[in-house]
Amino acid sequence: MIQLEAISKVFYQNKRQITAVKEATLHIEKGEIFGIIGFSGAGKSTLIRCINFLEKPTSGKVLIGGVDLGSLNEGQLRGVRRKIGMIFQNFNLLSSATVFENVAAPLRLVNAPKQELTKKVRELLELVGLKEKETMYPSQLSGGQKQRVAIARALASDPEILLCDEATSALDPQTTESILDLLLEINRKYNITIALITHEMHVIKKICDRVAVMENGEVVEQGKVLDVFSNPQKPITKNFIKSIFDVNLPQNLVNKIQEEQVPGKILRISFIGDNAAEPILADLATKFTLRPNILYGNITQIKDTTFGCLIIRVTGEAEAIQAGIDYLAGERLQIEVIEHAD
Ligand SMILES: Nc1ncnc2c1ncn2[C@@H]1O[C@H](COP(=O)(O)OP(=O)(O)OP(=O)(O)O)[C@@H](O)[C@H]1O
Repeated sequence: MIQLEAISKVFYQNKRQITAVKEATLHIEKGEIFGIIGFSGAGKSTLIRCINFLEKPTSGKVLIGGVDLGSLNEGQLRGVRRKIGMIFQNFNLLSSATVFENVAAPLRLVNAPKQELTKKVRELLELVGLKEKETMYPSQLSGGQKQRVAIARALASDPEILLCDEATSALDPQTTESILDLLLEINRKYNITIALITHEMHVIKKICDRVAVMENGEVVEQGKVLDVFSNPQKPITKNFIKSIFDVNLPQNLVNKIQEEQVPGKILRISFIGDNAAEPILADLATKFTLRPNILYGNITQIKDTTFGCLIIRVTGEAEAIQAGIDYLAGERLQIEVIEHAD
């Protein structure tokens, strides 16, 4: 559906060259929610703006539904853009227009017949839960309500793709949840492909199917959210995951364990889906005569799947520990031996 093929974007500022995006390749499938995460300045906004050619890549190709945007003239590009809605962190609403008129704006642009326009706008306001607010102005709305108006406006031209540029960054946690729920509902109801950028791992965890991690303009890691969460490869990805699973063991506990000098290992075990229900600790004790001790545990939902993280210390004979680790790995659990949690 969306193919970014080795796109780069270079800006020139006071003779200085800034490479905001470097050779980024991403393929986003129809109907999925794809998240791009990175710290400030990583190049996320530039990348997402390349998808609808708000920024034209310096090199590389952008294909939407197989069509190379670089090969289109302005008129053709406008046609493609009509199928791509976009929402922003600061909502970008027309302050002098009512809620109704903000949502109607894309329909007025294409001279939609009055009756059709009114019906469509009311349907969309109902969808986003703002039926009662159509005569209000943006200044009379909360941040979450403003974003709902922006979402309704983005949907007015029946887009196949919705781009979300830090859509929840200006909102409080509770409002963020409700906007993310709305995006999920829209994705499911209309099978709209959603590409979003964020610096919050929570957003990725809650609604995304796949994720790409950006650092210094490059896509350094990408994959299914569950795979990336259970087996992050790059330090930056590990850092983002730490932001929601705080697995720092207290240093005094680590020191105490090291001082004891009892043969053992500290293991990080990640569980996915049904595995979360397996009685693995009991098995380690009974089948391998090990003594497992739980140091940390967390269980959560990643979109629709249960994901758990457990840090345990096992003590016992070295051979038995290795057999226990092999057994856990055979149970399709992700095992990482950590001498100490860093
Ligand atoms: N129009 C521009 N002219 C010059 N430099 C730019 C322009 N747009 C972005 N940049 C630079 O490109 C780099 C990437 O910026 P970008 O906004 O894409 O990052 P980001 O990950 O979205 O960051 P943030 O989360 O802070 O918005 C930054 O160094 C930025 O200063």
